[in-house]
Amino acid sequence: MSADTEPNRPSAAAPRPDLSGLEARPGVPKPDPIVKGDGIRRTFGGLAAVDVEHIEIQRGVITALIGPNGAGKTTLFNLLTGFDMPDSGEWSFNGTSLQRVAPYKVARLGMVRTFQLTKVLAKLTVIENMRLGATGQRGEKFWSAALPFLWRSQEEANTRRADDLLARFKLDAKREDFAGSLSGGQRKLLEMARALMVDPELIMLDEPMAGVNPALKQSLLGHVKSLRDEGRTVLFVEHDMDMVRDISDWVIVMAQGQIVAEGTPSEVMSNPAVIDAYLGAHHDTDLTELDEHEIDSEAEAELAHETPRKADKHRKDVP
Ligand SMILES: Nc1ncnc2c1ncn2[C@@H]1O[C@H](COP(=O)(O)OP(=O)(O)OP(=O)(O)O)[C@@H](O)[C@H]1O
Repeated sequence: MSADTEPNRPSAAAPRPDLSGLEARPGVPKPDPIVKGDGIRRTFGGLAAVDVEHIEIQRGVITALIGPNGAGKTTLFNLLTGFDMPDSGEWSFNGTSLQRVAPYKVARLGMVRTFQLTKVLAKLTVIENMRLGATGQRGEKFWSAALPFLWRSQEEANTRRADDLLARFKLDAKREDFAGSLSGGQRKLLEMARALMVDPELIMLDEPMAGVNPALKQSLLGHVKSLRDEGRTVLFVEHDMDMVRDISDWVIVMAQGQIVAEGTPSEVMSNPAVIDAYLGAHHDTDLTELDEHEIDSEAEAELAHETPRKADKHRKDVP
């Protein structure tokens, strides 16, 4: 990360910003936003995949971005990190506008993302994947490429950093293994470790729990919390509501491209707009306690010969 962005990261000892007093409404301003966006719109044919009026991501906390399938979460990630271009809209990271900024430059500024389907390179070893995390995202500077003593010392520093991160993520024993031989959960860990090669201020995780076996889930949760504890900002997309409840300080809910709710996990989970967004859309994930509650009460209403409303809709969607 460049020296000019370093002072923006709260120190690990700094108290975590308390968001519990914030008004729980879409687009609500945050006390110290690291990302701010306005009028971000991306259409595919006639479909508005993303249509976000205003968004702010608070620095130094864990924010979850949730919503039913097709809500636009990954498309918003792609736009913010330069992997896709919007029809319109503007956004900034630490006050720097990111319009038309290439992904590796976004990463160099301190904002890095992982992918829903991990992009580890199966035919490279774990340590080679880690080294790529440093070069691929930063881009190469002409002089350091041309002068061997510069790139050699850079390479040694990268390898030291990679080894430290592999030890932290308990992947050091796999250092020389092909990444293709890792389990789904280990690949997620490798992707997270690789993203840290550029020492980002903001790390964006797209479905970190997908395909991870239960034994690794707890350790993954611990790693995500540790990112916040060392002063980084985390934004993650996730369908696993246990994870959302467990580690998020703030939750943003999208449906049909728009932000439909925001709040603390407990505020959001009891928000009728959120229940509607989930029950009114295709649903291929585990039911949350929230949904089960709703369905139970609708079933009771049905048994009492009342009109079954959302329960019917839901049954069509959940096999
Ligand atoms: N490259 C594309 N071409 C056409 N349509 C697209 C493209 N990418 C996304 N979409 C559409 O945009 C909408 C939003 O998709 P997106 O993947 O962002 O949703 P999501 O909230 O991340 O969903 P999920 O939780 O299933 O990953 C969907 O209707 C999707 O089909």
